[in-house]
Amino acid sequence: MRIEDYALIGDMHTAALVGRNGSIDWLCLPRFDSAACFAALLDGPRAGRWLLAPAAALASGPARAGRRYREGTLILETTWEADGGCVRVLDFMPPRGEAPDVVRIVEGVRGRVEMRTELALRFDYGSIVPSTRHDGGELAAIAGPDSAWLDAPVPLDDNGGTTTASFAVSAGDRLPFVLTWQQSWLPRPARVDAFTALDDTERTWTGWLSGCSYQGGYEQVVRRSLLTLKALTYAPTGGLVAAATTSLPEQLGGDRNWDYRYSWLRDAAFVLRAMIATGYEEEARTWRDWLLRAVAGDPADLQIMYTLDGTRRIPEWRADWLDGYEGSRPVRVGNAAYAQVQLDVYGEVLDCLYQSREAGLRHDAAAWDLQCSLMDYLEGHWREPDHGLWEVRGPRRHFVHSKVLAWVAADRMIRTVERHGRSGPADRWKALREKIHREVCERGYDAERGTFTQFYGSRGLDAALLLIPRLGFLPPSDPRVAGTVEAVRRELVQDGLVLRNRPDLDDVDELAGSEGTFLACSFWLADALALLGRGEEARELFERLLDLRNDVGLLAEEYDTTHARQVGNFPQAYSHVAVVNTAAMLAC
Ligand SMILES: OC[C@H]1O[C@H](O[C@H]2O[C@H](CO)[C@@H](O)[C@H](O)[C@H]2O)[C@H](O)[C@@H](O)[C@@H]1O
Repeated sequence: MRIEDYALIGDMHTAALVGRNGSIDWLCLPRFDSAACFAALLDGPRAGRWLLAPAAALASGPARAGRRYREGTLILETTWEADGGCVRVLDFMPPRGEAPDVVRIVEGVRGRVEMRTELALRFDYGSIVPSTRHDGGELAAIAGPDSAWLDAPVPLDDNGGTTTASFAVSAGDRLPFVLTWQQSWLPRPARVDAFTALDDTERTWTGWLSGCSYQGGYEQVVRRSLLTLKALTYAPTGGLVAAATTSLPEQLGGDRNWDYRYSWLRDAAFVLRAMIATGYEEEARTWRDWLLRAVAGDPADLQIMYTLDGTRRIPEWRADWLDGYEGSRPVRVGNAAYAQVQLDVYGEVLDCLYQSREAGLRHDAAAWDLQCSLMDYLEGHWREPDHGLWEVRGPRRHFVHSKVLAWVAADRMIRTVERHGRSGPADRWKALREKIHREVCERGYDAERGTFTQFYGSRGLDAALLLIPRLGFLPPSDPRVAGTVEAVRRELVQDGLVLRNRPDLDDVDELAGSEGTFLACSFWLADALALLGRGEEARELFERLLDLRNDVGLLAEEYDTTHARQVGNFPQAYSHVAVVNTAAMLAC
């Protein structure tokens, strides 16, 4: 299955990917970053999955079905035209109660359709086949810390560790299947009524979406991306995963495969700015509180990413028993980037907190104290090299984007003093802001080529430089901005979409292979064009990017223009936040 053949369902604790063929191929329980009990996505059916589809569709190989989300929700409706009739399957995860549940309701629409289900629970990323017991329409599975139950309206069989059932659905039938997980030392959770859960789930998502204030011509697009971003948020803490998956490759068959089921301060800051812009203050408040808890302590210990509960250590290891998505090995769990130095995150965080004040969000004294201590730290360290926002696995450099974000940090602190009456050394920060600006313009700008560069003295470019006008470092009218946009278009655009950099130049990255075009950067090009007054070109690019979304409006991190396929982790918050921000910009 292609990455874009998947749809997302979730309960704001975790998420599952449902394929067009009716197979749930990815699910981590009980949390986004827990071990997967369905990992077929990264190997094949033997790594665990739950298939539910017309039997004829299975016999004739991967079949295509019509599908959509129920309006304003994360309830997936897949409609199959099959021999003898038509059947619809509703897939969703109800709001988390006692335990996580996956509900699949099979509805007969017309005629009579033979159906087949196959459930292979494989705990710990496909490595553990549990013991199972069947009792009529119920399966109980257990191994180590995990136990699960399938409550089915039809008799179940066991076929060598896979639970199966064949049954017929007639017009008007509604057959509910409920999979429930629990820690193995606890009793079975109370049974969930699938139809009540359907109503609750619908009410939860539509109620949340009714708070959306976006108006401007792309309502449906913005609403779907906001729902996706909300689905990537871990409700108990307010932390947000960068994506629902690990190790979907940046290059098909390559080794640039990373685990994104953690909270990056940068990504979350982008998301929160989009949430504020679309009326979601509560999300901003919750994330601000998550941030205050996660980074509390010495600002020197600030990390670029944390787990959803703020845990700092995220050791990286390889699940070598998995073949990887279309052979893209290794499958990584954890992310060694947590130990990197990326100085831009200070600017991201301070900008985000400034924007939330501008939006009228109340901050207590602790928030301002945190801002001041982050600024103090940055004041003493902005001149140091870092790994940059693309998290290069190579030597530290003086990345221009990181320095620009140091300027942003000082700028937003000054504005907070001036506009929000907080007390702080504004004159000192003004001198610092000026010093950073001067240095970036002297050392990060190549006057001969008329462009800012990736790092001081580099030959390469960086798509993140497209953010310069939006961040206010230079006005759009400055010729250096137009020069940089043109240089990016000349050197980083591939088939109309933007690469984040050229890792082969200047040996910026020690990894082998290449990657697809980076979707967030392509949206940033649209933003830059809009700011330069080239609205038509901006809109054209934006609409081309929207056409890359799959049939249910989802985007991965990257797009491989050679194979015309989405690549990288999926769905990716960075890409969806860019959809919202560019739509907002084009509405102005
Ligand atoms: O490809 C290099 C790096 O890729 C990942 O980082 C990217 O994803 C992050 C989360 O969305 C984003 O904040 C960052 O800007 C991106 O470059 C990966 O997590 C890194 O380990 C890897 O080095």
